[in-house]
Amino acid sequence: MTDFKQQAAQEAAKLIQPGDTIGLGAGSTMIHLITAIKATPGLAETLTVASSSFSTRLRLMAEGFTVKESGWLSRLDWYFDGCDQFDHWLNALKSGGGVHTAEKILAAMADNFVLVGDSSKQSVRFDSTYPLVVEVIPEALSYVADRLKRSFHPTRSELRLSVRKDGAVITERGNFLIDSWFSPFPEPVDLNDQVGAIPGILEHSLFFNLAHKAITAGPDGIMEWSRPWPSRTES
Ligand SMILES: O=C(CO)[C@H](O)[C@H](O)COP(=O)(O)O
Repeated sequence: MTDFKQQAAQEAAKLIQPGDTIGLGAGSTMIHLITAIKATPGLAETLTVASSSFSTRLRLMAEGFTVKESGWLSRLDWYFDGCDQFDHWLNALKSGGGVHTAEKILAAMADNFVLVGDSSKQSVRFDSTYPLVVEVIPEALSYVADRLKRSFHPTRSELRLSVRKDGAVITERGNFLIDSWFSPFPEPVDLNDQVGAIPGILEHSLFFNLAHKAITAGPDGIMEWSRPWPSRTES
């Protein structure tokens, strides 16, 4: 079976030049990107690499990369990441992995933030499939849960629970995650402004106006997306 995420990752790897400083996000597409970088002769050893994801860092180290802490970097040439869904304007909904706070920092640091994935990620508008995720400091848990319900009327809103351990998922910074689904999905600009202003929310998982480009692969070939419409590069 064709692995479209792998194809998109191979296309994304072509953007990287020797000596670049890059960041990699979370998810299976990023693992394909690591493989594609390794497969490019003479590239991997010249790169400075940071990652927002524990799992991606582990894989990078297993593949022989030296991984730099992002706190010691102020800019990246490229930040590559997957997403759950991206819209017509390249706004992205993320955080299957619950690590959007670290991901957003790297995305903001990057001269070029590129979303990479299979073609199922693209949608003209966000729909009700994926939740908005907020990272909440513990003291604000009930307040934030209540504010989200009162202000945005989600169809469902719940504390993310651990699958393999009793209790809630606790982030790297000791915080909770609340997942909220909407139908219809609110205007991204409003959600970005209003959720971002609620005290106690460290960061939310809508990447508004941050991505510069998206690369997808699917039955129709490889597509490069920029605001507001796609341009076809090859099939
Ligand atoms: O947002 C994410 C992590 O927070 C991932 O990028 C997203 O879940 C996509 O993963 P995959 O590459 O496996 O499709």
